[in-house]
This record gives sequence, structure tokens and C-alpha cells, in this order.
Amino acid sequence: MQPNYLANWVQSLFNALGDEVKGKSLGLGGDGRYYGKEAAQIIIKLAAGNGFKKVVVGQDALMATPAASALIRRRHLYGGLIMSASHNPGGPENDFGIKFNYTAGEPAPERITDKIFGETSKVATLNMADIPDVDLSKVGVTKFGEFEVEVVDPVADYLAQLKEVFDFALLKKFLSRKDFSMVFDAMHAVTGPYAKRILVEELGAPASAVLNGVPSPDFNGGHPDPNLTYAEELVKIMWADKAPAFGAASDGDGDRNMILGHKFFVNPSDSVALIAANAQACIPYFKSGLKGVARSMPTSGALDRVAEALKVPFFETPTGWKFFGNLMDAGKCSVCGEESFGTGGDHIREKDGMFAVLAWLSILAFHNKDVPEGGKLVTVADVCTQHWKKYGRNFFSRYDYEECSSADADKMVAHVRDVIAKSKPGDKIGEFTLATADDFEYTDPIDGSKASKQGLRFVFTDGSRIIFRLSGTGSSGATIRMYIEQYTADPAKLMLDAQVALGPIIKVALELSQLQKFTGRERPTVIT
Ligand SMILES: O=P(O)(O)OC[C@H]1O[C@H](O)[C@H](O)[C@@H](O)[C@@H]1O
Repeated sequence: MQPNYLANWVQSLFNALGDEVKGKSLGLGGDGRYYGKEAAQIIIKLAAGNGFKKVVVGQDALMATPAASALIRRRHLYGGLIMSASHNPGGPENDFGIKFNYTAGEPAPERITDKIFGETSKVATLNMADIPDVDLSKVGVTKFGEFEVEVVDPVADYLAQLKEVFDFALLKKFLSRKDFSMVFDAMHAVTGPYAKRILVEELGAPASAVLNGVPSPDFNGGHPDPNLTYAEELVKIMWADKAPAFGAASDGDGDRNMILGHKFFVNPSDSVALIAANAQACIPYFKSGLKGVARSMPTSGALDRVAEALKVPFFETPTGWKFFGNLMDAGKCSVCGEESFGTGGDHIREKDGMFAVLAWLSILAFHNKDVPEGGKLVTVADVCTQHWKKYGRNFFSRYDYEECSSADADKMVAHVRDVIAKSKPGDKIGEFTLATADDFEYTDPIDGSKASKQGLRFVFTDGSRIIFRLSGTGSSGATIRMYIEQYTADPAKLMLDAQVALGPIIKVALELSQLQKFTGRERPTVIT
């Protein structure tokens, strides 16, 4: 990141917030990329020059996004700036790899991000205080007159928050079972120190349970994306004949997650549904039940079925975590998630990778509480299978076509819009009968704001769906995402491989969009 770029952006943010920031305290975190510490020094000087009274920063700028949210909420800080590991400047809620968490620790709402964006073109002066760099390697307070910088242990507040959510004694007992083993891949990103402290020191997992636990400026040459493509090392371990019972990975800034069993991938859409279904029984924080649940539109309908069974309010939002923030602030949502590997809850209102890992460990601990050590352990796959037997299974897959030319992608989108305009309920598309086709629109139930053009979708009478969206986070060209979903309650089909089960509808999706013709792509770059 260019220092000037960063300074301009942060100054725009402070300008947008105006007098609101005067005399307030700001939380600050980074993720272990090389610019983390440098950027922290710049932001500290800008905060001092713009009237903040204090900056609270993680030691070595190693602050995961959920940890920063916990810090903001627990210490009643004004807000927090998190330098995210994003390879994708300009995503739905993070500009230039920075995420601004607003007062309650949730991602900044659209009205704030729009205001910041408006200010970026007008910045004339950088109000940077003339103070020396702060030693970020040591916990402690440095004062500069009225202004002070506190360097904190980045894990402490977050751990305290997690302890209010989960039964740590139960988890510790479960992790001490000789017949259970796990591995967590921190992918050389920020969660290494978190995993060591929480999983190893607090919960007693062996040190070897944390893989790639040392944050590195360039993620050791890897790409810290917790999916089947990029978490290759973990996938190899979990697909070996002799493997740990549980595997998980988290991303650059610790907010996304992937959950695996032995030779078993838990689709993120299923993961949030399973967490919601088991929350009340397995996680103390949810013991009085869920206030409501939410998923993004492209995320599969597995969660809808759980909401219906639990009789709790359900919300379908556009892609982007900020839409959940409003619901959680209004006390309408306890658990939410997205197909893009984000899962979270209202404990900190962020997507939270470690929360998902501890939620899954709590689910496993609960389902194994009557299984004697050495008995047949209830596995991740068993928990999912039992869930599908009860609710049916929403097969789901996402095809990503990265770095397409923007012109080609736009042509394809125009074509799909045209198909939608010409179609009507009852039309036959392949073996499927159309129920509706539209461009998803959302009216926020809390503030009434409208979001349009949030994804082109075809919904069929059997509940199957085909959705096209252009990524808002891709870094070069256009990334087309094609989401495919099909529901089955047929016990004979529950265990099919998702790609096999979805074969026919994928064909339909490719035909109706003419994706291959428009983009020249024979196959996607990533399949989830
Ligand atoms: O627009 P996409 O590339 O599909 O990315 C979508 C994702 O972007 C960011 O990571 C947001 O925090 C997520 O809430 C969202 O799901």
C-alpha cells in the first residue's frame, strides 16, 4: 500500500466523521502484512492530528478483524481501523485493504462508507501530528501531551469475549480426548498467535495442531484464502487416510473460515445452518435461543429450513457483511453467514473465523458427550449427515471465473438480463420450471434503505436456483461468480458428491448465460 494513498483515505474518513471524532479513542489493527506496522504509525499520527485523544493498537499491529471488533465493543472505543489482508482493494466494505469498524464494532454502514468515498476526492490537507513513531513491539502506554497510544495484547479482549460465548471447560475436556485430534491452518496470516493462545494454551491442543502459525509479511508466498484451492496443505492432511478428526483454516485477517472433517468439506452455507440448528444446545451464549438468523442471497437455503423449524425470524440480505450489522444492532439476528466463508454472530457483529471453529468444536463436543473414549466418535460428516436427514440437503456450488475482461463480463450480464426480461413463471429451462427470475433487490428492514442490482437469479419451482453476480472484490478485470443450488430430501441422494448432484443444473446455467461464449472460458478458476 502506498503511504500517501493510505493517509489520504484515512484523512477522508476523519473528514467524513467531522467533529464526531474529537476526544474519542480509536482502535487499530493490522494483519501481519509488511505495511501493518508502517501503516499503524501513519494512522496514529493522523488520529493525533485530527483530535482523537487516544489510539489503542495491537502489539506488532497484529490485530485480527474479529479481535478488533471485540476490543472496540469491550472498551467502548469510538471505532476501529483494520488493515485487512485483502488482496482486493475496494471491496464492499473495505477500501484500500482497510476496514473501518464503526461504533459498535460492526463494519461501517453504507451511509458512512458513501460519505467517506465522497470525501476522498476533496482531501486537501493531511492533519498529521508531528510525533515520533511508537514502539509497537511492547505492550504499554506512550503519552504525547494530551494524546496517548496504548499498545495492547491483541488476543486478550477477544479471548475474554469468546469465553463469554463458549463453554471453555467443555471444549478443553473434549480436546483432551485421546481419540480426538484437530489441525488449524493459520495460513501464515494473523490468526497464528490467536490459535496458539486459544487452542493450544487455553484449550490444551498440542502445539502441532496449529499449522503455519507464524504470520509472515507475504503469507510465506501463499494466498491466505481458506478454501479448497488455496488451503492446499490442510486439504492434503485432511484427505490422507490417517488424518485428524477436525480441520479448519482462517484467512488473512481472521474473519473467514473453512471447516473440514476427515475427507469431508463443510460447505459454508451448510456450516451456518448447522451452527444455527445446534446453537441453543451447544453454545452457552445462545442458551435462550436465537433472536433470528440471516444469510446473503447467494448463500444456499439450508439456513431457511433451520429458521423455519426453530420458528425464528429469517433474513435474506445482499452480499456484504454490513447488511447483517443493521440486523444485529437492532437485536434481530444472532447467527449469520455467507457462502463466501464468513460466519458470525451478534457477540461481536463481525464475521469471525475463530468463532466458527469453536462453534464446530462445541457441536462435536456436544454430540460426543455420551461416547466413551475409544468408542465410535461422532464425526463432522456424521453431524452433517444427521442434519441432512432431518432437513434435507441444499446442494450448493460456486464457480468463479476470475480475471475475465470487464467488457466480456458486462456483455454476459446484459445477455442474462435480457433472458430474465423475456422469461416468465412456468417457462421450462432444461428439466427445470421457472418460478421467478429477477435482479435481487433489498430494502433494509431497519433503516429502509434500498440496495438494487444485487445478483441475477433464476429460482425454479423445486427451489433450485441459478445466480450470477460480478464480484465486488476482484482486483483485476472482472470476476464472474455463478452460484448453483438444488435441494433434495431423497435419502438415497443425500450423500452424493455436490458436483455430481448439480451436474444437470450447472449445464443449464452455462447454457442460459452462454458464459463460455462470452468469456472464452472453458472452465472456472475456482470451484467451491
Ligand atoms: O463480491 P465478492 O468478491 O463475491 O465478495 C463478497 C464478500 O466481500 C467481502 O469479503 C465482504 O466482507 C463479504 O461480506 C462478502 O461476502
